[in-house]
Amino acid sequence: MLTLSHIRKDYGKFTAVEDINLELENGLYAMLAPNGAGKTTLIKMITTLLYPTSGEILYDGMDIYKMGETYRDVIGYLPQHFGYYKNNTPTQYLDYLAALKGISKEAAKEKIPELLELVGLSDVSNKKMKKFSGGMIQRVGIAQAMLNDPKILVLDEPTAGLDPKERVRFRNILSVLSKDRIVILSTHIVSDIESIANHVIMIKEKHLLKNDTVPNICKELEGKVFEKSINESEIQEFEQKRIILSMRQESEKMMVRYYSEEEDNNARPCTPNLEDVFLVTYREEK
Ligand SMILES: Nc1ncnc2c1ncn2[C@@H]1O[C@H](COP(=O)(O)OP(=O)(O)OP(=O)(O)O)[C@@H](O)[C@H]1O
Repeated sequence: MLTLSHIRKDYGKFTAVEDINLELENGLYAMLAPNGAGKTTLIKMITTLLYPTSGEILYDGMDIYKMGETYRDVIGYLPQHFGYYKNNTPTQYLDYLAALKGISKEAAKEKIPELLELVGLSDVSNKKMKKFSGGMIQRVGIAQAMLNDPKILVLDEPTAGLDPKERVRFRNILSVLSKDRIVILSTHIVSDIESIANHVIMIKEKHLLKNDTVPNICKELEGKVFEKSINESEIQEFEQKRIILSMRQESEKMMVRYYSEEEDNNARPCTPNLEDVFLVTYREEK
């Protein structure tokens, strides 16, 4: 189990996150918040790249900063931007990283084809990466983070720049990997995690706002999300008392999905989804 206890991080006089308390067990945890909320800061602390200003992070009861190599053996990390040599093939690149991570040649020889199979890159294992799509590169990134078969896999905004098909593929891989390890993923893209996250962690105003399952988080908006058809000219006035979540043109009118504390007999109640929660939660933020 990974435990974050009263974590705070200051950058000089600026506090990025404060009093974060979390207990993580096997499964997929999605850290969902707009850019700048502190996701990368938290991830860097979990991967020991940054020290908290105060508070502690424990893995199975041990302070991760005191565990040294032992902790690095249980963690796999895919940073937001990771470096690779374009002229390398995935096999060469993984071989090189395996050596850096102190994995024996024999073990790497066995492990690398397995990982490339897992991420669906077996058929291009000896092709240079310079011709790879963004999704293929990210899959090489997952493979490198999995080289040491980590008990904690951390991915910072791994789906940025992927096309819809690549996103689905990525989601499926993560779903499999989170069965027997802690997977922590940061994102500001709701659709990437709605169907696969066991838990959603939301940060707002430097604090932990929510850490719950998708259904529980969505329940909070029950009875407050509606759909209604209105004239385009009415939108401005409509918006003053409600939060518009989405709109689409339907014949001459606009079908508006919105959040409101008050019921409206002429509107159709909707089942709230995670996107609704995200938009309502971060409505003041750009
Ligand atoms: N080294 C630093 N020095 C000063 N301020 C920083 C530093 N790193 C991050 N910050 C600030 O801390 C806050 C949180 O940043 P962080 O990168 O953790 O957010 P994020 O949610 O990961 O956003 P993004 O997805 O854009 O990286 C931001 O306001 C950012 O400007």
